[in-house]
Amino acid sequence: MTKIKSVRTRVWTWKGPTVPPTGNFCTNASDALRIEGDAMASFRFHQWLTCEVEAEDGTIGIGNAALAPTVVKQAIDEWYAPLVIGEDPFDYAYIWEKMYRRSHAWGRKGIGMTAISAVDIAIWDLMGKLVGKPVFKLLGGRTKDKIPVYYSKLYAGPIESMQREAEEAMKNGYKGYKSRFGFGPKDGMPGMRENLKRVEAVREVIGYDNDLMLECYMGWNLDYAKRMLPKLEKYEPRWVEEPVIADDVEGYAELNAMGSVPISGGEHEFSVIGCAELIRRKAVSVLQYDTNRVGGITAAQKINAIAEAAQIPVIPHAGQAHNYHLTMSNVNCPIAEYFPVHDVEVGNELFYYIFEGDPEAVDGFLQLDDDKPGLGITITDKHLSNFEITE
Ligand SMILES: O=C(O)C(=O)C[C@@H](O)CO
Ligand SMILES: [Mg+2]
Repeated sequence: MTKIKSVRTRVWTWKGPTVPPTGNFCTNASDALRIEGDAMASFRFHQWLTCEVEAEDGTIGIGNAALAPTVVKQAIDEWYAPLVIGEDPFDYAYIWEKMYRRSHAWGRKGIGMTAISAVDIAIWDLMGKLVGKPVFKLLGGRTKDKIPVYYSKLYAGPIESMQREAEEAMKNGYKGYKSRFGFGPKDGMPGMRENLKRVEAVREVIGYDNDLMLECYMGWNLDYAKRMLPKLEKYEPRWVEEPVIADDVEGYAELNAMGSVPISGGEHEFSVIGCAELIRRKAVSVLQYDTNRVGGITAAQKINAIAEAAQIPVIPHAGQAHNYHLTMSNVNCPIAEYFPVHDVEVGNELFYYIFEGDPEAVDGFLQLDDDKPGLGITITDKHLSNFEITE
């Protein structure tokens, strides 16, 4: 048996070129504030945390997190690392409980659970490497020949540029396209019209044989969403995502119960019990936790079982390896979100500049390798000159 010898965290701060923010780019929770300027500022992911868990034999498992990396780093360094060092990585369920219960007073949500997620993902990558198996083979194996993915970008902007982007994406054979709303309650009826014009314009390009997902990123409220959903029905969205702030579970449940348009959410929910509550209260028709926030692979797999029992499909937030392995190994995870590789904008794509091995979509699908142990990713130094690293 090999034990965990060390935990190394690094914060990667992007210093390279970024795409400048534009107005009405994506609604978000800050829209309700009276601040002017770049409302997406606090939702830009231009930092990332890597977490490397090393076993006594030198094998290293890689985890990561994108929420508040500098604070999560401190939580791991000062609190969680000492809890896992000396443990057998194959006691992963016990290690998870140890991290969860020893920080229960403050760690059940947000920073604490994000830190637990990064450590847990590293432990699963480590276990896969120690037994020479890909993580999905440790979770349930290959439930799909390959994973169907949906193109996730189409931030709000001039209609012509959104249509050009959709036309370009169509060349890659995606069967689903996710677009962002740019207007919300503060933009009134004119903003509703602007939203509907963009949804119609994207539908004109992708047609009605492809899925269309619509993202609010917590930027609407219950009143506005109740008015918007009936107006969206004719565009047959597969779901409307995060219409209200994550704490408004009652609002989610009311919108989902309308039966107008399926509601998705969960990327800002944390822990097994947190997601079980969303399912119990029928708050979502599609559950979208992110494995590097919700509690890692240990928590995600338990949530998958609860969701399957309720027949709520799970389509994790973010196209990253840890989410793909859960999607591959669960029939109840039908498709995956896919962030196309592009210049650093919001930062969803920053992980492409830190890791190598995240699978690339081909003709609307992606593949995982049966023979690549762990998550199948490595940390690359190819873009190191564009990062400032904090050890
Ligand atoms: O991809 C998503 O679901 C997100 O919420 C990403 C965020 O940047 C808004 O698009
Ligand atoms: Mg989202």
